[in-house]
Amino acid sequence: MSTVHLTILYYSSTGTNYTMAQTAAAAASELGAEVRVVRVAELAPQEVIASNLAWKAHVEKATSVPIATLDDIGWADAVIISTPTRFGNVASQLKQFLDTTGSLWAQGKLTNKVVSAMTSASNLHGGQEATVLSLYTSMYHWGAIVVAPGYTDSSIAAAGGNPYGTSLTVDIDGKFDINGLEAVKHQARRVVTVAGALKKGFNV
Ligand SMILES: Cc1cc2nc3c(=O)[nH]c(=O)nc-3n(C[C@H](O)[C@H](O)[C@H](O)COP(=O)(O)O)c2cc1C
Repeated sequence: MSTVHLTILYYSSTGTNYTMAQTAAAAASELGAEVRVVRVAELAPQEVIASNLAWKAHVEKATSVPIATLDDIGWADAVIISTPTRFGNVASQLKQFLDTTGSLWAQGKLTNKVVSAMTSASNLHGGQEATVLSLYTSMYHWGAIVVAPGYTDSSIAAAGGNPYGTSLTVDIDGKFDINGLEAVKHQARRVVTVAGALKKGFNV
């Protein structure tokens, strides 16, 4: 079976989704996938970032992560997307990048990509499920194949039980239960396994 190309596309202000992306990457690599971890460009004004110490610190830490390009999406057999919840929805930075994929869409290059989404939020009922489902609306337009975790592993219930995609709840200091990362790993492995089977089936 040819190697699965997996792109992990994320946005993170204060590091939670960065950690989720890196955790997913490690789990996927262990299964033999070739993985790119890329962040979408920051769009917030410098003065807004500077006014939040945690945000500023994370921006400085993440400078070594490449900025996502359309090639990262075109190259991928599978894409895992991770975004913080913003007012019950996808972060605008991430959405802005998705809105640049129209040329790939027009060429049919998004068809049959395996996709899966993750999020984090401050509140258990603060829009975690809505954010993931909102992302999937765009994925259906891509012609992608959404691979949600469902309840295919006990780690999902332990992480809060979001069957649409792993979501972690962060406290005011940005901390979360690290056991939730087991659900991230499971989701990544499931994506690689399904993408591998489809790649073999499509003979590409
Ligand atoms: C503008 C803004 C809107 C937010 N909206 C929500 C929300 O609707 N529900 C919620 O529970 N948390 C909300 N949060 C908290 C973020 O989801 C939380 O800080 C984020 O998940 C942390 O992820 P990160 O560390 O990767 O940036 C919001 C934060 C900001 C700055």
